[in-house]
Amino acid sequence: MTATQHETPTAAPEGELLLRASGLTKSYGQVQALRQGDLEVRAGRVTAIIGDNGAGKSTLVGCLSGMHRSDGGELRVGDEQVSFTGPQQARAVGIETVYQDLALVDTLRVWQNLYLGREDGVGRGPLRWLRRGAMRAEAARMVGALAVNVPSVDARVNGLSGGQRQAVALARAAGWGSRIVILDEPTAALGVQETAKVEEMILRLRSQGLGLVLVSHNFDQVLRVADDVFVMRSGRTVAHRATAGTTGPDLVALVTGATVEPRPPAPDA
Ligand SMILES: Nc1ncnc2c1ncn2[C@@H]1O[C@H](COP(=O)(O)OP(=O)(O)OP(=O)(O)O)[C@@H](O)[C@H]1O
Repeated sequence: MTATQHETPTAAPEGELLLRASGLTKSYGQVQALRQGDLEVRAGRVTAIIGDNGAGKSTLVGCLSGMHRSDGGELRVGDEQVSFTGPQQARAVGIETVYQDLALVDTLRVWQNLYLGREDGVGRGPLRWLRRGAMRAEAARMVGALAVNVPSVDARVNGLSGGQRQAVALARAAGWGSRIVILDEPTAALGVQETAKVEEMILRLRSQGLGLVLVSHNFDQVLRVADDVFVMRSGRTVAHRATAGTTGPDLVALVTGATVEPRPPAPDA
């Protein structure tokens, strides 16, 4: 694949297991941040990870994205057991992560941001300009395919709203043949309308067969967007539920470790 081509992977059948983490552990010095990190990611589904502050969510996704090297446990991507020592290794097996800082370069244009880190082979002289044209056109196609609401691929990122910036980061992560996209609190800083647009984009990627991982403190969002939810407490994955049939109070109870009180009978029952 050249730098200008955006590979469209063959979508895995919906529900196919793309990734399984079992019993991952990770310490930072004396702090054992992850004691039992379990997760499954499936094609065409959104998998949420919830938990209180410090529960170990970021550490778990850091192990999946190659940011952290786990100390123990097993990580399988497809049929392969993997062990990442850096983000490039995770990328090589199709795992991309959108961090809260988005890692965009404000002074560059949208299309240039979509190619960040992938401009090798751009060449010199006339060839360079030809390649730039092809890259820009491919970026426009990527943005169009995902209905990213940016004014133009030539817009500079510093002129975009928070939601548009998030959309560009998401489009970049979803391109390039990725199969799993991890989103760490993608709408934490966004207003209602921009949140809705980002959620639409997440659902569009889901319908294209990607496996999405959503770390979120927003339980309404989790119930709106996710198909499965994994709950973390004190470094452990303590529950896995389908969101269908699960309520907000159920999630609160799972996160806090409280039990859900049975609903009181209606007054005239
Ligand atoms: N670099 C680090 N050095 C030392 N301790 C850390 C480090 N990063 C995280 N921790 C600790 O590890 C534990 C898990 O943190 P982690 O960030 O994974 O939780 P989280 O669920 O993502 O929290 P939040 O929702 O607040 O982001 C916490 O006790 C945290 O203080």
